Amino acid sequence: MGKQKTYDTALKQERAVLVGVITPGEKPEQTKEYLDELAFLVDTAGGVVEKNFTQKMLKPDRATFVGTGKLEEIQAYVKAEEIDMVVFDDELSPSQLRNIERELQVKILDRSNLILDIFAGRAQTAQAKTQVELAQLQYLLPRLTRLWTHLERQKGGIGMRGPGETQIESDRRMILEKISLLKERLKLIDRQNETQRKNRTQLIRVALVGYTNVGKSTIMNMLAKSEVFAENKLFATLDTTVRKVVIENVPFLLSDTVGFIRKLPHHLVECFKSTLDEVREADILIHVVDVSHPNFEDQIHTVNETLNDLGARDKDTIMIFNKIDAYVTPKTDEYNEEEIAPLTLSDFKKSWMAHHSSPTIFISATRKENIEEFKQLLYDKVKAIHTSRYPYDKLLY
Ligand SMILES: Nc1nc2c(ncn2[C@@H]2O[C@H](COP(=O)(O)OP(=O)(O)OP(=O)(O)O)[C@@H](O)[C@H]2O)c(=O)[nH]1
Ligand SMILES: [Mg+2]
Repeated sequence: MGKQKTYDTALKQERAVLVGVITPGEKPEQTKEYLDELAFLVDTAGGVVEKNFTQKMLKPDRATFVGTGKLEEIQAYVKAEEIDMVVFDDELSPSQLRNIERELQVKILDRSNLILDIFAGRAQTAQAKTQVELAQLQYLLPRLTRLWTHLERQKGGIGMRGPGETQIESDRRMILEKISLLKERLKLIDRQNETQRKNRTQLIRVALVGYTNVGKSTIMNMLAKSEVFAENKLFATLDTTVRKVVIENVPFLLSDTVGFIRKLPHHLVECFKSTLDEVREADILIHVVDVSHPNFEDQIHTVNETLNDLGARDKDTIMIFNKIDAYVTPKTDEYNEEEIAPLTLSDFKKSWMAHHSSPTIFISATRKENIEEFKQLLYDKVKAIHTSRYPYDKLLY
């Protein structure tokens, strides 16, 4: 991915290997992108990836995700290279996790708890902290039986009743109690936020949406002249920020929110629904795309799916293709026999415009390219909505 690396050098970096399954019809460059993204997640969490393991399969194995042969190969490598953790590119079921842990005898993470871990480290507000903790406990609950394997190891498989079982039962009860407590707390926070939103003036609401790391916060900072945290890591933003922005004489509210990602853990989406209220209640969406990312078309798809889940797919949307300064024309498809002409940015632009009706602008937020056109477009949209909603309100113009 060629991303710069910023590690916390005070800590010893944990060394990881990645495991992915290649399903039929998946192109090699897609597989590479998926694992690159997983590596970027590991990097964001503070680890370093030593090796990728992949296996071609119809679908992940129900018991062990990959085949037993592949698992042995991984085990040999983990042992020889003293690897700290093995990260799987999908959510593992409780039984998969148990089986794999027994085989590999090393820390196992899956895509979901890796993302949850990053979120936990990022959460700032009470709302985000509560949401992440809730998602983590819900993830943990069906996997509590993992404790058995530790007990099994310690006790050599004998004496499984008694303290072990009680321990799990009381742990489960504690977690369930905590879950309902967190849900109550979230409800309260939601109610407070709702009142806050209702008390806001009748300004038009615009929300920045998009895949993680595409430049949403950078654009927010540019438009609102604010200082929202932006960096080259995944999920720099977790909490929604709302700012009042004025373009020419038209004020509106702009919100910056959590980025989306492929295979976002189900619990997490549920728990973050209220954070995404700003998106659901927005009048206009600005869908930001990182056009310099090799997989940006997949990312657009993921974002649209997530918007669909939120019931926000049919909103007035402006498409912003950001990072045009970093766009590199892809090489002729090296994995394919057929020759495909390299796609320049202007080729892509033409074909996109021919097939899509949403207003679209290609910009560079960091180099300030085409920003005036973008602002003009936004201004026109906001003004149009404002005039139709408040026909007699001359105050603002
Ligand atoms: N080359 C280039 N980099 C950019 C541009 N816009 C933003 N970036 C960089 O992209 C990285 C991510 O930017 P953010 O604004 O944090 O992205 P985000 O969409 O808010 O990311 P999350 O909050 O993590 O979902 C940062 O390192 C930015 O400096 C651009 O136009 N060109
Ligand atoms: Mg951000």
